[in-house]
Amino acid sequence: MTPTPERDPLARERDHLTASRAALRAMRADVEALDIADVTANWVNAAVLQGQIDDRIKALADLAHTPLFFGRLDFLHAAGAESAESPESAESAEGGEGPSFYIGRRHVHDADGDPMVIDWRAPVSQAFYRASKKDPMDVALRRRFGYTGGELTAYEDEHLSDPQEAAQVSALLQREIERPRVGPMRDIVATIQPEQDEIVRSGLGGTVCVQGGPGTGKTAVGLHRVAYLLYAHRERLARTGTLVIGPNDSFLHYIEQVLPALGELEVRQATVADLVAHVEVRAADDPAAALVKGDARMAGVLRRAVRAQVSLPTEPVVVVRGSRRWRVPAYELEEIVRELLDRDIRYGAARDALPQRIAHAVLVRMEQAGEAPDDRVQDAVARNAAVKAAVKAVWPPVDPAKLVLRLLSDAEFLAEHADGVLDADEQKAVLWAKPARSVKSAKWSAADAVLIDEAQDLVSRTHSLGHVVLDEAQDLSPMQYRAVGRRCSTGSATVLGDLAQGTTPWATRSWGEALAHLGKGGAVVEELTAGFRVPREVIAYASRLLPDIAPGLAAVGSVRESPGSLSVRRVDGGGDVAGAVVRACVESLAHEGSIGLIAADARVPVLAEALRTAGVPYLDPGTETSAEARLTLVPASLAKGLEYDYVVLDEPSAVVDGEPDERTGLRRLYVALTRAVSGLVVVHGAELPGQLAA
Ligand SMILES: Nc1ncnc2c1ncn2[C@@H]1O[C@H](COP(=O)(O)OP(=O)(O)OP(=O)(O)O)[C@@H](O)[C@H]1O
Repeated sequence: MTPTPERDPLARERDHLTASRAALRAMRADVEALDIADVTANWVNAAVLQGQIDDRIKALADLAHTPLFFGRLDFLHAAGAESAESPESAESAEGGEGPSFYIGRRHVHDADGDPMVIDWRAPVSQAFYRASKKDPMDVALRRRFGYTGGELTAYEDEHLSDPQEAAQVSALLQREIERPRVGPMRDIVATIQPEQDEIVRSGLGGTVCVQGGPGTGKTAVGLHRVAYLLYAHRERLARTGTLVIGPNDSFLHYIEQVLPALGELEVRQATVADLVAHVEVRAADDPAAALVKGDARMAGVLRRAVRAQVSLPTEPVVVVRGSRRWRVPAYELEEIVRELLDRDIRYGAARDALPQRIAHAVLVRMEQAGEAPDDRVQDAVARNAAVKAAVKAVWPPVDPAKLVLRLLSDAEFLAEHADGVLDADEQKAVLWAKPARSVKSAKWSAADAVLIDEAQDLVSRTHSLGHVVLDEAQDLSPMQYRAVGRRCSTGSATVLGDLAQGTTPWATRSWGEALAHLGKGGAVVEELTAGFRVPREVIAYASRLLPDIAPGLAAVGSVRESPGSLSVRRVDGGGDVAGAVVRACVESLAHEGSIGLIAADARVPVLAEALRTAGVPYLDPGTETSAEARLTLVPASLAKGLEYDYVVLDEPSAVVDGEPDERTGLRRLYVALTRAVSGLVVVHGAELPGQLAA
């Protein structure tokens, strides 16, 4: 029997979608109709309020291709609604006692204020992600919705409390992952998996570190965790701020739409280089220098160098007030200075405190002489020229960039502070071949900027944010971890990475060490092992490298079979490799979605020329793909964190040879091999690295 429209569940769900969209439009219209003329006394308040209203209007937009809800939960009992926002108003479940909720990207309510869609981050939504046959969490029915171009076209049911029904793999999840990629990274709210949800919803108080192989959803989880924390602790985080740190600008560009799509517009994104941009970086270190400059021992050298700017007083301070002279002897000044040095406060804070301490010593003498000076006298004494001169001599201001410049230019100065910490070779490695004359003209490297940041923090405390997400963390040096740690010293962090993908000379060996440098030694390390991006055949091929690049790590699984997703093509006897690569790209372009041509950095010009000659248009990484331009030519050094529906990998051995050592080369290759969602074609003329040769 064909169901009548009102009995057809799909039609009913569509009705709810239509009604929810109408309710959202009404919510937006309400905000648009707000007249702030009567409630604000001045134009500054009015401008601030209007800004907030504009943001709210933006957040209430109904985006045609972003479904308003993607799931539904029917609870067995009314008690299941305890934590819902407005349980008594929720619809009743089909055939069940308990209420029913629609789960979506944002909260939508009707004219009476009753919820039509519940935010995915609300406590009641948790069961949508976590409930299982083993632990149904009082859920009678979990329904997932499928959309085609904004239209609700399918649904998939799980009766979690029905022992007869077998657990099943979601076809909608599979479809969602394989949906062709055009444009930037998408959110995964509709399909967050239970082990991912545990990380997403872990509390604001603790730092979480996630080790996960390629495509296990680390980036997605980190971004969704920020969205969750902003929901659960909105006021606090609005005050303290949140930050997402990624490896480079093209990566940040790739992920920048995820949080706005979830309604979060205020999260800052930056690279570590952006955070420490105290000077213009114009040079690259050789690996030996970079290794020492990134070593945590440099923090000790800098600390010594900064503190060494303090000299113990040898002269008394004499303050003249009216007809009287007050003298604080050198030995007493020395005591004050030593006491400040012993206290664990910043160099600059101690410097600010010193005039008051000296003034206090003067006041004690005044009192002893029978005077009754008040606070104003103490302030006046602290500003006295003799006191100022003494402070300048004993505790001079420190310019962090100038201090680092001197350390890197002046062998004697470096030795004075590095002896016993760095050996002679290490000191030689960090010294500039040609001493720099000024901060402006110096050829600063990225690692130097981090040293300046450390020195800056020794002088005055770096502002800490409420929460920091650090992606591709495995590539940071200890000094970079410290720089990030300063920015969440009173907040928490989400640290995401894969030890097998570390490609810097200082790449992280263990998360315990990394977290200690970050200042979050007690953080838990979670592991994600299910791979969502890479098909099984491809991840198995790439995992042949694991014993050489990260012996302790288990291979990532794959939630998708996709037979035929891997093809390895050999071009014989000096044949035209670039030509074969272009052909593979053209073949891949016959599919829908994005195509990445990944090659050793040194081979990029040759391949660019071959593509141009063949009339195949291509983009640079960081440029958004569109329906017209879907092929990106990606230097292997920029491939990390990115993904494409189809990948053509040029000449694996050249990718390996492009790195200073074999292990780093193989790690770079592992990254390149794990960027494909639907298919990988490897094209080679040279021998493949042994691990990949059949
Ligand atoms: N639960 C999920 N549902 C649907 N798609 C998912 C899910 N988890 C991850 N994905 C998708 O899998 C792909 C890989 O995710 P992501 O980039 O976050 O992985 P990663 O662990 O950061 O990878 P890499 O180590 O390569 O940087 C993305 O397209 C992401 O949207």
